[in-house]
Amino acid sequence: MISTNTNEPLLRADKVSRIYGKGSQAVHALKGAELVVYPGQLIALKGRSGSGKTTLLNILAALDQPSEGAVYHGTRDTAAMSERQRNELRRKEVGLIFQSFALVPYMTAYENVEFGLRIAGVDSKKRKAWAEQALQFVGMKQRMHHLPPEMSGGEQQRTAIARAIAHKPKLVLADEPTAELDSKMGLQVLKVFRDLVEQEGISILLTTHDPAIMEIVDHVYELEDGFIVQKQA
Ligand SMILES: Nc1ncnc2c1ncn2[C@@H]1O[C@H](COP(=O)(O)OP(=O)(O)OP(=O)(O)O)[C@@H](O)[C@H]1O
Repeated sequence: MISTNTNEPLLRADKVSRIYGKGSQAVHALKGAELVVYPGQLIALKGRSGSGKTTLLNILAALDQPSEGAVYHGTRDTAAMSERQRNELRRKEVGLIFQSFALVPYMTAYENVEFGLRIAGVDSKKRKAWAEQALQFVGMKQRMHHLPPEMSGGEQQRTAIARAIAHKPKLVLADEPTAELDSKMGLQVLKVFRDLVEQEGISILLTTHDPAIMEIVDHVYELEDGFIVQKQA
């Protein structure tokens, strides 16, 4: 039977623990963290430096595996997937954004986004239109033939967002996406996130220290010493 429940979680972390190293050197970075992301939500994951935010984001993105517990993308347990299936999941279904933008410096904004679409396996006939659509969405179409060193930090991050959304993922995971930006540019980027959620129905989970972000998100999860201690609407 086809499910008619549209409110099934897109992503779920179930008692996720992560231990780095062994014996007396072991670091318990996560100790049973739990969170849920539903379709069309903008969610912040906050916490002090060292609380485990990046560790959890990497596990949610299937870049790393939990020591205990499980991560589900829809109904799929990432631990039950092959490495190849996890690669496919990251390339095709998820968009990743990093603090440092991670653009290829000798490719224009357009080429960076188009390159991302190639990696996602998008048909060559669709790539130009999808790349331009994404750049238009983030307000970078006018400047799409510029190289990253010719752009401001905000423009580079908006290009990185275009790259992360061009293949039309349902979920975007962003690690400290405004950390390198001044408050004005940070706000521009946040507005793009809000618009993506409202207009495209994408879900976004971002890690942050930035108090301004708390104002515009649907939920905040707070990590403290490897636990989710608070979830506020
Ligand atoms: N590869 C690793 N090996 C050993 N310990 C690690 C490793 N990566 C992270 N840690 C430790 O795990 C804990 C959580 O780190 P994590 O980077 O997830 O925190 P964070 O909340 O993202 O911090 P920040 O805000 O500073 O980026 C820290 O104590 C950190 O030192």
